[in-house]
Amino acid sequence: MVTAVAVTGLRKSYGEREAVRGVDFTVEQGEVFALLGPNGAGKTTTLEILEGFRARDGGHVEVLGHDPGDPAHGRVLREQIGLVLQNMTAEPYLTVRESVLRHAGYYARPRPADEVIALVGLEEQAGSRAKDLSGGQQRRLDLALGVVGDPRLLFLDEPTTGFDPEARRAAWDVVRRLRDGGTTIVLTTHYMDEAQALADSVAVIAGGRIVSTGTPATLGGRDSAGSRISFTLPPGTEPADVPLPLDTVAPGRVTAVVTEPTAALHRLTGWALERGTPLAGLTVERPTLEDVYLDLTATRDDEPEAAAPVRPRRRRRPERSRA
Ligand SMILES: Nc1ncnc2c1ncn2[C@@H]1O[C@H](COP(=O)(O)OP(=O)(O)OP(=O)(O)O)[C@@H](O)[C@H]1O
Repeated sequence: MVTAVAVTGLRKSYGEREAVRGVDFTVEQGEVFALLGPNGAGKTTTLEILEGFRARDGGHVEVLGHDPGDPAHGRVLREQIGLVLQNMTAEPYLTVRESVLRHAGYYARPRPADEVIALVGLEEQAGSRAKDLSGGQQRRLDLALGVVGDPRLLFLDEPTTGFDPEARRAAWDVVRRLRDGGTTIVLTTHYMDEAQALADSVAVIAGGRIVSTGTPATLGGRDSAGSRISFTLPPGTEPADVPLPLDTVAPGRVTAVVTEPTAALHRLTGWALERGTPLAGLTVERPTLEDVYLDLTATRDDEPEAAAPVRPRRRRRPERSRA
């Protein structure tokens, strides 16, 4: 595998505040990598350093073989990366096609404008001014501007915040098509279903430190975590009658966490059938990515950052010079 992004010991402070405190991760070429974390965890700061818009205080960063902190590499790198930042806005009085064409002019080898407009599903709005688009359509235009340069590496900062469910699925399809076409994608998101649906690998950042890395299926030991069997206690039955060690007993409903769900269910359903009592509301669940994420990012006493107020901030599209 070829590494697209390598980060080791990355540090960044704003005055006294340590926003990023020794972060390590790698992104392999061709994968979708999701950086997850609560508000103020250090995601945007990390992304901005990778994009070359913010200087780091320490550590080593390599993006497509270049140091984004070295101005000599900046121009080469900007030709090869695409950005979809939070709160981007296209020129309000330009049409979709005009915006895409103008942006294409910043790159040496852009994709054809109509292909990009079709990719993001804005064919019908190609002649509409940006100011007349809906919020979701404007975000699709942001995505079009991010990919028109045919980037090898695409940064997506919360790409579907504010989308309706249908628009989110459409955006996910676009991301998958880009990945299938060979683009490496680094995204941040607060939606765990988005990370589950899109990411090949994930890193969770909390209080400026990476607290876990893995795939959506394995993060935080998710694949080896116990299964939760829950059901309503049959009438006339006591918790002690149930042939499983119960973890919680709520009024009427009981739960057992087991490592061998097949054997446990066999014992439980055999017991119920023998007694002729159905197990109402029987469910078997594995921890979701969201369960694992919430465990990993639960406020820790040693992280004053986690309790600090987060200053609202808008990320603007950086100025670009023509190639
Ligand atoms: N320009 C800045 N000046 C001072 N403090 C900053 C600046 N940018 C970020 N911070 C602080 O650094 C910490 C990390 O912020 P960052 O924006 O990187 O987090 P984030 O994970 O992207 O959060 P969110 O999910 O809310 O976008 C926060 O405490 C934030 O208040």
